[in-house]
Amino acid sequence: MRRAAHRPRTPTREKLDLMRVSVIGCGHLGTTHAAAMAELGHEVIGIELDQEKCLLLAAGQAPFFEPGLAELLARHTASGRLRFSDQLTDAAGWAELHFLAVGTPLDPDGQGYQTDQVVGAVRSLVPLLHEPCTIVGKSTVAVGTAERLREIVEQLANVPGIELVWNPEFLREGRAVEDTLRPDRILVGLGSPEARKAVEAVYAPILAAGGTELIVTDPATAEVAKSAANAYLAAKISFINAMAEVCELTGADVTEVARTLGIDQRIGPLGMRPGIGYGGGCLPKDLSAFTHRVRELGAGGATELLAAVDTVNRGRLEAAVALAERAAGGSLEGARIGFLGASFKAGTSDVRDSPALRLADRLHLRGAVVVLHDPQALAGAHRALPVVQYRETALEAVAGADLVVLGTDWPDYVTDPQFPARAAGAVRLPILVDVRTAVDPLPWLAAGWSVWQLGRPAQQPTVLDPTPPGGA
Ligand SMILES: NC(=O)C1=CN([C@@H]2O[C@H](COP(=O)(O)OP(=O)(O)OC[C@H]3O[C@@H](n4cnc5c(N)ncnc54)[C@H](O)[C@@H]3O)[C@@H](O)[C@H]2O)C=CC1
Ligand SMILES: O=C(O)[C@H]1O[C@H](OP(=O)(O)OP(=O)(O)OC[C@H]2O[C@@H](n3ccc(=O)[nH]c3=O)[C@H](O)[C@@H]2O)[C@H](O)[C@@H](O)[C@@H]1O
Repeated sequence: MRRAAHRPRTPTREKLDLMRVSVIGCGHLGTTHAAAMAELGHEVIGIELDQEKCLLLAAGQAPFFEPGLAELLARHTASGRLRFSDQLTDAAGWAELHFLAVGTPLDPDGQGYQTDQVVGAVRSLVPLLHEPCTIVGKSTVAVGTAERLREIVEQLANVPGIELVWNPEFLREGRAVEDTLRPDRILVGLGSPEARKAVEAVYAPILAAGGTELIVTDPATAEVAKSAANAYLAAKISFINAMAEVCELTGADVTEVARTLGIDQRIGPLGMRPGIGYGGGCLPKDLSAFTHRVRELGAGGATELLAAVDTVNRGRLEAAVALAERAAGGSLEGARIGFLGASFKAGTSDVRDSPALRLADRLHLRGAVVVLHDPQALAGAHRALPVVQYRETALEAVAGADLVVLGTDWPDYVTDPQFPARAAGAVRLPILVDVRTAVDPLPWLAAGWSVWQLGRPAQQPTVLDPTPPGGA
């Protein structure tokens, strides 16, 4: 259970100190955080350098799909409690607390983080500050970064009392609003009672609602804990995917293996769905950067463990291509593939490091004609992978297909009870390749499909026995 059933839906705002806060960097994390801080009652300014994004935000519109976010943005920009600017000076003299939510992409060599956005934001902000305040880093960074930034703050500060703390974020895309307003835990690495007071004040409405643990520690522990959390999530996925490989070689069923493991409370069922492997803007880059950092530190065991997690993950793409080839009878050359899903997972329009898009590209390179649909990510997918075809509806994408590949586990494809029969009526051949191991095969088999899933034996359509009971 993520939280107690008695928990109120909206954190209470009564008798709590409300604050003036800024959020510097309004991407997926920063936009959600800014809107959520306004929802808690704070006065908020979001600072975003990208002018196009900033204009959209200032008009109360979300630049990406995230459930519940558009409503919060519209409500709080209209009320005036939330505004956006591309000028850091608008935040510097006004806010009592500054969240840093800028990006930490991988270095071009693909290993450690680029720190220019976090370093740049601190270098720009601190000289503009003339009152004591707290800078709260939320971006995911390598251990040691907060200490380095604290030294920069010390060098550049014009006034005493500018605190820097690290407060890593654990939200999941697709549930970002809920995870920000009602998180399991708030982790903060800090070094002074003043900083602790500021963090407790800004999160007071969440803490007062109950069900969220505040973990106060030192900055290095906070940084390692965040990296470790994402590494563990990645490891859990790679573990079950490694078992899927074993299942494929033995005729066993990985979904039953996962169910059996998940019932054990020491393991738990969440975050262990087998499939094509983890993608997105965070797990792949954070695992890569953490592996680089632990190697640099000389932690041999950790380096080997994390490298193995990555190796298993990379292998899933090939496993998915091989499954599609087997389902197509050996070759994909010239096959028309209706491809369902482009985002890195359901519930988001984010296509960063999307396993679905990588697979679509790979199938295209094998000579297939790939026709893709996604409920929210069509525009981003088209920009990222212009070589395949796109359709506005799932039925248009699968029309005339020799093979349908389920690339992302959107409910539109997985839980709509009418979809298997409708799609069967549109395709040339009813062959489903589910690389997310997401669908319940039964309704698909009943609608005439053969179902191919990673880590499970292929299943052929249900054929009704024409022989009457007791007959010849
Ligand atoms: N996306 C997610 O779900 C989560 C992200 N994180 C971490 O949060 C950080 C941000 O992630 P995303 O929001 O996904 O990245 P993003 O790349 O979508 O957003 C970063 C934004 O910061 C802006 N920016 C850069 N420097 C700036 C400056 N000096 N002033 C104002 N704006 C500036 C960029 O234009 C960009 O819009 C990363 O470290 C990431 O690992 C952590 C947990 C969840
Ligand atoms: O640091 C971050 O940015 C965030 O990264 C992940 O969040 P997110 O990237 O939104 O996505 P997840 O739900 O963890 O999924 C990541 C990938 O793993 C895949 N996945 C997830 C779960 C699962 O059981 N199996 C599986 O293959 C998803 O399809 C997706 O491609 C973490 O779950 C968050 O706690 C963290 O804050």
